[in-house]
Amino acid sequence: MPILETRGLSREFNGFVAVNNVDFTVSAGSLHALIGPNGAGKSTLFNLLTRFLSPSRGTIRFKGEDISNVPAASVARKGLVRSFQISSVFPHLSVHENIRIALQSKDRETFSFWRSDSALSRHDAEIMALLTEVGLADYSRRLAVELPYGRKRALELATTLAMRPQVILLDEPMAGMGQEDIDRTSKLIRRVGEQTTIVMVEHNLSVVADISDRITVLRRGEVIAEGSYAEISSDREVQQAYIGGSHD
Ligand SMILES: Nc1ncnc2c1ncn2[C@@H]1O[C@H](COP(=O)(O)OP(=O)(O)OP(=O)(O)O)[C@@H](O)[C@H]1O
Repeated sequence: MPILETRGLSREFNGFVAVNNVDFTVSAGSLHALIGPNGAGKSTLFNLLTRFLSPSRGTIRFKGEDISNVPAASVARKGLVRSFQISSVFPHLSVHENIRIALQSKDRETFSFWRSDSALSRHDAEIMALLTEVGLADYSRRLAVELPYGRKRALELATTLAMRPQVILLDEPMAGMGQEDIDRTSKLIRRVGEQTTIVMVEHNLSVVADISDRITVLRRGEVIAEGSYAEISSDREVQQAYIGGSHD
């Protein structure tokens, strides 16, 4: 069964159809990329999936449940979580403290408990495991604001992983990164993807080619192709969409 599925999903803005009748299916355990030229509707589709936006028409199912009308916070609690772009990091707290707060907020510990001694150490092992997973074990005591850009994105991913999501939506994880950070982040996403389903919007096509299991191509709000990188890159319509930009 697909873990995430849309049927006939559409979103209009004052009569302009940004996402048009999209059937999008994500298999559990896959790393699924969503690509397309500027203005294709990728961000709008992402916002619909996480319920930041409401659909004009169509349905979204997560683990078989219709979430088309479920509030965004409940969608996240059900295990469909968005990372990157929406920053979940407190800049003037340490890396360690950021993860602790993410774990505590997931467990909905009360504020008075947050400050107790047992709360401060309760999550230590899990915090270290998460930091090790994203390559931040050596940065644990550093303030988030002091981290280099790529490491900050890794911290954002760790705060997302702290919620133990079943599906992570990554919005342009490589945006603004130099090649070194891109290589490290690609490896990190692939590693995280071994345990969690990932849906990723990404403009860097060599990253997409490198780490995706399946790719869906959008143009002007519609799905024009889907398949492996080899399949979609040899598709004429996809080639035209990229050569002609969004206005061909
Ligand atoms: N809130 C809004 N109000 C009006 N139009 C919108 C709104 N959000 C998006 N659009 C329009 O919908 C279309 C799709 O935008 P969207 O941001 O989803 O595309 P995208 O594929 O994510 O583009 P990019 O790659 O440039 O980020 C665009 O033409 C955009 O102008």
